[in-house]
Amino acid sequence: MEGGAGKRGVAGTFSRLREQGKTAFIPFITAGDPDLATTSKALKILDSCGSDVIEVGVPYSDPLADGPVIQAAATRALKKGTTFDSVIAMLKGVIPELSCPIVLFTYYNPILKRGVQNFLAIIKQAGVHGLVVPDLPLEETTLLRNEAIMQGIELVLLTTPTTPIERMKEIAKASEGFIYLVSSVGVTGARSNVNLHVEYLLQEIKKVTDKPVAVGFGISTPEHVKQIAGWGADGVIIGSAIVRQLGEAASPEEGLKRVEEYAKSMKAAMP
Ligand SMILES: O=P(O)(O)OC[C@@H](O)[C@@H](O)c1c[nH]c2ccccc12
Repeated sequence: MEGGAGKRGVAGTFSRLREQGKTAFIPFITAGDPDLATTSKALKILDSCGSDVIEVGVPYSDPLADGPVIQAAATRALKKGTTFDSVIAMLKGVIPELSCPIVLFTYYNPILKRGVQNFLAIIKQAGVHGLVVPDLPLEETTLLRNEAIMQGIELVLLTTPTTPIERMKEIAKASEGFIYLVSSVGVTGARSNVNLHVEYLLQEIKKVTDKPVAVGFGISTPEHVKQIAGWGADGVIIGSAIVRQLGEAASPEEGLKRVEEYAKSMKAAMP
């Protein structure tokens, strides 16, 4: 296993996959649901099931962009007393044991509270490679982006089906690691079909950049994965469907078993 400094970052992982003709499998889990010890175990399981990047969500009390499954997970995690500091301590312990890079997912408020520079130094020190901030508009990313570049954190930006093309180009230019293409309007959570517009959006993004593009929101079945990979996406992000495995289980042990089985079935569908 590669440890710490020798590990590839997010963009580096995508270039390796591109050389191999593979699509990245990117699960998302909420830290602290049902508790941080279980999150740590889940990260090791997801890593050994072939995750290429893992997104770790910091639970937040007002998760605007999240649907019921991730909101409920965040509520459970907060009830357990999960804090940003405890998430960081957990990550510091487990990241050296993982072979894939970690992208931290947080709303902007915890960043503001600590100060941009300080926040980035803390996550860097914990071994985190990338960062996604869903409630930060492009206009306000400049400071965070410049500091992130300086500290070696890859700041991933999001574009959605309602983002005007010109703005999407700006986002593509400024995004590091990969570009997060949100597949549909609304909140996170499983949907029965993939928005067919994603095929067109992928083509539009690929006209202006050769940075990798990963698609997320509403992906839960092997069929979804195959369809999106077939349209040329470089990665698929799966959140609610994974979070649900932990949330619906009767015990943490059962949840981890379910995560493992589900992750293996999705990984097997990746081209
Ligand atoms: O849950 P879904 O539908 O599989 O979507 C991915 C997603 O969970 C993850 O990337 C995410 C969690 N919270 C978010 C908030 C905004 C954008 C994206 C996210």
